[in-house]
Amino acid sequence: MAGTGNEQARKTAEGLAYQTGFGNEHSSEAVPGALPVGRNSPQRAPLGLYAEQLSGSAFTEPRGHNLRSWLYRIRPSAAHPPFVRAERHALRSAPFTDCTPDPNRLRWNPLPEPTGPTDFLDGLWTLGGNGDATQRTGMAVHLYYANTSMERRVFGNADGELLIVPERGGLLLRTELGLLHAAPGEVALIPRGVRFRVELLDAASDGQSPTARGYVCENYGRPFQLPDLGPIGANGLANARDFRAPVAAYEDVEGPVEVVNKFCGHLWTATYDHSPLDVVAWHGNHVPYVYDLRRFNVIGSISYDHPDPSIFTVLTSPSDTPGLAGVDFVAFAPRWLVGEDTFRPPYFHRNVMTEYMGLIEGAYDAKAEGFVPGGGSLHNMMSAHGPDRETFDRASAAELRPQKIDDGLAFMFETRWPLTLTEQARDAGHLQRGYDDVWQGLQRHFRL
Ligand SMILES: O=C(O)Cc1cc(O)ccc1O
Ligand SMILES: [Fe+2]
Repeated sequence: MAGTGNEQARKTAEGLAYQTGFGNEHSSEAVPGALPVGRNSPQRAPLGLYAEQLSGSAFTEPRGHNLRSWLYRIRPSAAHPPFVRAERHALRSAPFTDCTPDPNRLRWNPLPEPTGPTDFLDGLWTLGGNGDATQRTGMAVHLYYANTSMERRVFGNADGELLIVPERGGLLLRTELGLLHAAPGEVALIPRGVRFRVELLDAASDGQSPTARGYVCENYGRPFQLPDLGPIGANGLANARDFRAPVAAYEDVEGPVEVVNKFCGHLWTATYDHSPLDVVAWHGNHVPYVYDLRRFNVIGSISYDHPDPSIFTVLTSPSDTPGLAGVDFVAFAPRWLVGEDTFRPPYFHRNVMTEYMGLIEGAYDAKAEGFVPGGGSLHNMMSAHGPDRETFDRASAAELRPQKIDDGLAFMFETRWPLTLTEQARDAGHLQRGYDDVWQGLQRHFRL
C-alpha cells in the first residue's frame, strides 16, 4: 500500500492533523500540487487524478445551505461493478412500521456484547426512528457494539448523515476526505454519501480492550448545523472553531475491497478492484468532522429556574418551520447549578417533542439509578417524565449552595416526530422491565 501518513496515523490517532471550523470551505492536498488552482475541473486534473463533485444539497439551494466538495481521486467513483443486496443484520431504516408507536416510558440497558467477530457496520443495531429515508425526512436511533475493525470494507450511507457518539472505545474513521479520531466524549459526523471505514484502536494505543460501543443518530433530513444564538450573542454553546475536519489522506490499494452502500433502507454491496478511499486532494464544505463535547460552552440560569434543555443544543437539523427541528443533538455537559429557590434537576414535563437519551459516562442528574452508560431511555411525544422519586426527594430538600455537576456526560436526540421502535428494541432482553416504578411512591404533599 502506498499513501500518505496512514501508517503513522494508526500509531498516533490522537496526533492526527485537522483543519478547524464549522461549515468552512476547507481545502487539503496529500501530495503538493494535487489540488487544481483557479478551477474545479481542469481539462486534465493534476497528477492524472480524476475530478469529481460530491453534492450534499441541491445545486440550487441558498448559498448558506449549499454543501458540496470537489474530490481529486485516483479513480472516479463511477468505476464500479453493480451493487447487489446484502445482509443488513440488525440495521433498520425508516419508515418504521413493524411496531405500534408506544406512549410508555421505556429504558434499555447497554447492548449485549457480540458473540463473534463484529465490525462497526455489522454491529449497528437499530432502536427505532421516524420519517422516511426515501423522503429525506426524520431520523433513526442506532446503537453499535463492535469488536473488530472493518477490514477491506468501506461503508457509505445515501440515506442521510451519521452522527456517531462513542461511549466506549476510540474510533479511527478513515473517510474519503481523510482520517478522524473520535473517542468517548467526542462526536463524529459522516455526511450523506461520504464513504468511510471504522477501525478500532488497538489495546496498546488506548489502554483498553479493543471493543467499541456507542450511539448513532442517522439524520435523513436537513444536515445538522449550529443553532442560532439569538440574544446569547456571537459566541457560546458549540463554538464553530472547535469543529475539526480532516486533511486529505488516501489509500492506493489495488485488489478486492467491499463497498457497502445503504440506499433507501437496504444494504447493497459491490466488490471494487481498488479502495474508494483514494482521494488525494479535495476542497469544499461537505465534510466529516469531530467535536469534543467538553469544549461546549454551557449557558444556563444564574438567577432562578431550570432552563429548557434547548440551551444545550449542540447541533440542529431544522425543518421548514422556524424553530422546529427535525432532530436536535443536545449535550448535558459539566456545569454549575446556582439557581436560587429552584428545583434544580430537570423538572416534571410532557413534551410535544420526542426525547431519546443516552449516557456517555457517569450519571445524569434526573435519575438516581438505572440510567447507565451505554443504555438509553425513550420518552415519546407527550409522555410524562422527569426526576425519579429519589431525585425529587433529594433535590426538594437540598441546601442550595452553588453545585458543580461534573460527574457525567449525557445527551439527547430530540425529534419533532414520535419515535416508533423496531421489533428487536421492543422485544429486547435488555429492555428494562418496570421503568415506570421510578415514579412510584411520589407522595402526595398537598395540604390546605
Ligand atoms: O427529560 C430529560 O431529562 C431531558 C430534559 C432535561 C431538562 O433539563 C429539561 C427538560 C428535559 O426534557
Ligand atoms: Fe424530558
